[in-house]
Amino acid sequence: MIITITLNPAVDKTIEVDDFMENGVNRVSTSRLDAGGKGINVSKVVQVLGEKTVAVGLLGGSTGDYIKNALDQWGIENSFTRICGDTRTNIKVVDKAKGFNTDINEKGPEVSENLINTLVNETIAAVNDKDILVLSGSVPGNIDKNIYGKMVSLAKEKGAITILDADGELLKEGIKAGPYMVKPNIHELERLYGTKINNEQEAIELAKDMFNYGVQYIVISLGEKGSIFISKESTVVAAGLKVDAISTVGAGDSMVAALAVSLKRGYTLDKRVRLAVATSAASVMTPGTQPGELEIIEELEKQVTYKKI
Ligand SMILES: Nc1ncnc2c1ncn2[C@@H]1O[C@H](COP(=O)(O)OP(=O)(O)OP(=O)(O)O)[C@@H](O)[C@H]1O
Ligand SMILES: O=P(O)(O)OC[C@@]1(O)O[C@H](CO)[C@@H](O)[C@@H]1O
Repeated sequence: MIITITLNPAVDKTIEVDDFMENGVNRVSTSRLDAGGKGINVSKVVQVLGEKTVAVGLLGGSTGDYIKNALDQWGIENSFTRICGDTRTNIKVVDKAKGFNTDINEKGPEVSENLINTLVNETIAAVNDKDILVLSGSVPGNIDKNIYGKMVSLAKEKGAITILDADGELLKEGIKAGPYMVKPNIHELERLYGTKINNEQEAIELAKDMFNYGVQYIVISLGEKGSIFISKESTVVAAGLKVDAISTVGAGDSMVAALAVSLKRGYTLDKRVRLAVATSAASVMTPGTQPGELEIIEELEKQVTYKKI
């Protein structure tokens, strides 16, 4: 089972404007709502790829109900703890003329430490050595930044594989617990090491520091430019696929989903790279955080090119 944790989910409101004007009135051409948050997006894509998933986390208010209903309608198994505050709404502005995607993310409600501890304990109690636990996204502002680190350590004790996709302190603290796989984008990697990264080689050298903490596999995503897959045995640099981009939001989550599915199925490096690149590219061809279509993913897999360095 691929278990995703989303401690700070979001209803994503994607608004499309023809040519965004700062300091002026902008008219929205289309708008849509998606049940989102990184872990939830991962579950959505895992389901499209045909693997079993359960989405776990915190939900509250009518926005929380919206997400719960969406998951139920899609037939995604879910187990969310109800909280008092309202699950946040995040705005995603798609500027068609400039091809820009701008995220405006709310902080989200705070939650009690007791509630988080119960959720962590219940989740870990249900995990076994066949499971993959995906920890991704931000967490309520009052929660200890070592929450992912703690969950990684506990899940590892139960023999589960862990994948971490986070930013800032959450990523820094999480890495210290040695998750099996980490998927930073290039900006997250720069923030992690507090330095500007000028080229692929610099990114690879920096990322390899994570091996010192027990991380086995690092995937650095570079947006439309592609991605780098690093293990102790090999480094693969994959080119981004040329596709018609509609919304890039959730591309990283789609990549994480494909990586989780590949691990679950024991795919070869070649298949792993192809599936990750194709699944993430297919997701940018859809609006909002709607997953890509399986037939398109299969078609795109054939177009993936990469070099081993
Ligand atoms: N415009 C694009 N065209 C083709 N592929 C893309 C494009 N943008 C992203 N991708 C694919 O998606 C992968 C992940 O993208 P990105 O690096 O933007 O992740 P991210 O920043 O974690 O995204 P998010 O946080 O929105 O989920 C890239 O490595 C690439 O394979
Ligand atoms: O604020 P966070 O938790 O870092 O990111 C949340 C978010 O931007 O991530 C997803 C896309 O990856 C969206 O569904 C959601 O709005």
